[in-house]
Amino acid sequence: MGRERMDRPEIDAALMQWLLERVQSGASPEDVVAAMVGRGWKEGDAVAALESAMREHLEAHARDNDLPPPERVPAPLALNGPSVIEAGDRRVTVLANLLHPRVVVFGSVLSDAECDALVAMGRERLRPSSVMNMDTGSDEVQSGRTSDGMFFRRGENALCDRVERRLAALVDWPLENGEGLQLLRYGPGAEYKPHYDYFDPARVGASGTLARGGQRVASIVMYLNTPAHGGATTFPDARFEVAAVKGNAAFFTYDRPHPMTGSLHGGAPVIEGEKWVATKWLRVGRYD
Ligand SMILES: O=C(O)CCC(=O)C(=O)O
Ligand SMILES: [Fe+2]
Repeated sequence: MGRERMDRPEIDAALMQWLLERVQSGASPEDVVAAMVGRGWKEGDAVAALESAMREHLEAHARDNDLPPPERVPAPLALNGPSVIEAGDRRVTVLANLLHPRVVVFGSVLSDAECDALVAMGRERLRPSSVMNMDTGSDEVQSGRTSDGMFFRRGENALCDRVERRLAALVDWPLENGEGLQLLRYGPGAEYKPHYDYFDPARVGASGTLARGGQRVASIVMYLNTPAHGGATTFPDARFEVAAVKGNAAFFTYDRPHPMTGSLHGGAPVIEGEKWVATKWLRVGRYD
């Protein structure tokens, strides 16, 4: 770094290169920060410098590899953070926290009564679930998705509004960037084969929905019942699955529409009983 103590550190090219070399040679962020602190940096400044170097590196990597640039995503939680989050009107617990893919499993997002009420309000409106055809933009029933579903409009009723406000507080993302809740029912054997929730920007059919709020950057799958057997939400790239437990939720983010996010996921077949979920998708911008 060639620099001794300083009050207002600046990141010059030499420092940037040193930081990237350290990280690329396998040093952990903690090691790099410790080395900087050993050279007279304040810890907070060292963390900020490292973050900035990493961001620049990721952007350059995206440019060089013809990848879409990363978007801002909801980021509610550092590793080894609080176990309980005050989410507006409810205390939600943190059950698991995975960095890649970025998945947080929340406990007790909804009360049992709220789960039951969402099911009761939506069940008469269920239709076979569809998948968007990204070439045409139209919704089609497909064999990879054998649930029934319906959409509530955002703020359609007091319960939707309450849940939406809670989720916005939980993951710290504007209420206005959320799509309306989607209710899904999987009967025995029904599943949703692994897929990505983002829209493929290269396909013309995605342009209509992308014009409305931009890309999806996060999903919150809330379990409204506990299936007797099966029905987990799977993340095949991580060989990880989230068990469907009433009131809990799987939250995952994807900072760009690319498989490198590891956000491939699916609803595994229900072996016994039914599975009900409510899914909330979050857009990068305001969704009207
Ligand atoms: O049912 C699940 O576990 C996953 C649902 C899902 O992936 C979706 O609604 O996009
Ligand atoms: Fe999905």
